[in-house]
Amino acid sequence: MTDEQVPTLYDWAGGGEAFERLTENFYRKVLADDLIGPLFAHMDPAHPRHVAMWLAEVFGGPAHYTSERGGYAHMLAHHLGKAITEPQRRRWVSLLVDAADEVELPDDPEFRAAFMGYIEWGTRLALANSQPGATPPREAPVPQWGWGVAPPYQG
Ligand code: HEM
Repeated sequence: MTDEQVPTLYDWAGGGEAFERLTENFYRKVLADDLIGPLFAHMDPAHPRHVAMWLAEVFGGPAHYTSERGGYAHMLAHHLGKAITEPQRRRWVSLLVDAADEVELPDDPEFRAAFMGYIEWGTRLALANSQPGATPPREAPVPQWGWGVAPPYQG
């Protein structure tokens, strides 16, 4: 397969509509959850759609989160100071996997490995950036996640 023939994770998942189904299902679970529900008690009703836009952009879809929603800086601002704990992060991940299964995102090993790779990475960064005194970069591009294996971290 040449590079031009490799579908994006966004296309493989089923496009924007698939991410909207995912986040609608996910945030219904989140709001009913005793451990992380309270963090989201005052969220904007459009929050699920905004996170779907973010995920679509990360996985190779249109850059609407950047053009319409303030991109990385806006996402980051929502996590600063939230002091997310590891049990809360793990619950977020578990509920997202449950939602991915319920809305029938593709379940082939390659897609799920790539999808979960981003979710692990993103939730660990969200936790770190949410701690009191954290000083993450305030500006950065929205990450672009693909099928490949991530290279080792070099600080
Ligand atoms: C891959 C991991 C994650 C992604 C991609 C993500 C994405 C986002 C985005 C895009 C927003 C802003 C939405 C907007 O534009 O309105 C947001 C807000 C938020 N996120 Fe995350 N997030 C992640 C992990 C987490 C985790 C692990 C937690 C906590 C357990 C969390 C808690 C929140 C909260 C509380 C808000 C603000 C909700 C409100 O409007 O009140 N996030 N997230």
